[in-house]
Amino acid sequence: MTARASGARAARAARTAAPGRARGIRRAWAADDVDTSAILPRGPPRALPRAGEREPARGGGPGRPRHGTVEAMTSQTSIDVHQLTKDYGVVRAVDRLTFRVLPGRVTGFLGPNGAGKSTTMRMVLGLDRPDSGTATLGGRPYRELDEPLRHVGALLDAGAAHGARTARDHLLCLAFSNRITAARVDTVLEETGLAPAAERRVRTFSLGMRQRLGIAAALLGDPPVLMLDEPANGLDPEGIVWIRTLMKRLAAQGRTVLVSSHLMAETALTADHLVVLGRGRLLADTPMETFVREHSRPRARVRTTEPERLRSELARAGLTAEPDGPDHWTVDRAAPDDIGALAARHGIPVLELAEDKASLEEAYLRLTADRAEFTTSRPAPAPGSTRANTAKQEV
Ligand SMILES: Nc1ncnc2c1ncn2[C@@H]1O[C@H](COP(=O)(O)OP(=O)(O)OP(=O)(O)O)[C@@H](O)[C@H]1O
Repeated sequence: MTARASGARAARAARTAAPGRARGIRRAWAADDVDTSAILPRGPPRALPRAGEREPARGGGPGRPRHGTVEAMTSQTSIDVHQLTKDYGVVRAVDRLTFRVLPGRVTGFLGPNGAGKSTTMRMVLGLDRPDSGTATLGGRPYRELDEPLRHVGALLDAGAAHGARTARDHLLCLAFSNRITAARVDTVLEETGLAPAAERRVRTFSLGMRQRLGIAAALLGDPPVLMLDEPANGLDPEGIVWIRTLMKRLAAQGRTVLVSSHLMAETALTADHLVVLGRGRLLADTPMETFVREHSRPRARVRTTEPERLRSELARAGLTAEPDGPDHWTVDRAAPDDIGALAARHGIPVLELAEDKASLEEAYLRLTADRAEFTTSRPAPAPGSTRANTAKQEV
């Protein structure tokens, strides 16, 4: 049987999804050389709870409490990595890594190329075996999860879909293997904007369309945990706004959202919390605001009618003012309060005075400057510079 025929057959069966057809679906998957032993459940598909609704635990699984406490929700849906270590030959990809990703917020997963982000995600998802340490979802290793798509939705490799299948068939196969209804497939196709392309073969998809399909697959089980590796990759501007809004909404619904990215400006707009790696080790696990504050210097921007006098008074106080546009000056290592008080003492008129907020990019580059394995010879950007490059290969 061709992959195309088997995919169509599995999808057709999934559409009608009667319990007695499970064996046929397994055979169709088996013909595609898909190892179904770990993922195919027993029994018929079930309707998913509506967003925000919680279902009771089943079959010893973590479940999602209808009236759970915050603590219960946290332990049931957190991602816990403890002393996780992975070597590839002589390369230590992940080095005694410990952190916890909590529900209700978007956690940005940052680090230079080769820092170990994907390896960590793969170990959480049971795709790689740690040499030591543990990675659990809601306290359980991924391999113990019954119907995993209902527990965790992951986007790791948008190119993983079978090229000969249509988008709908690809999702139907995934859905049926986790007892998810065909109606849910249509919902995620709509949600990701792929409904008009649902019957097209995946191999005809653009990069952005494949990315949307990967996100649709991650959303399929309406899971309480989402792990997305570079979700904005290939998306158009509308898509980038959409994925940003989606991640925030999923977190606001109480889900655990871990998103790796090299796009600092995008991460700054999306994430509430950051986990930062460097050479396999944890560099930071901290709220976004704290991270930026701790890894940047205070700066103030001032406009005055007497720039030379202000500059000499600042110099006398040990502060350096750099010109920053007509009549504007940026003062490093100073807060607006310091400059306002100094100007008032010397009777210097101040027309504008504000904190010059550091960017996530600046704070990140400062932290990881000597922890990046692969760097260009270009020096790190000066504070406040917009020349900092967020391209993946240059961070
Ligand atoms: N299958 C593999 N075999 C050998 N080495 C690997 C393998 N997978 C990852 N590595 C190595 O492990 C280290 C961590 O890689 P990983 O892909 O986890 O980093 P990353 O933070 O996701 O990087 P990027 O931002 O570039 O995607 C790198 O040195 C990489 O070369």
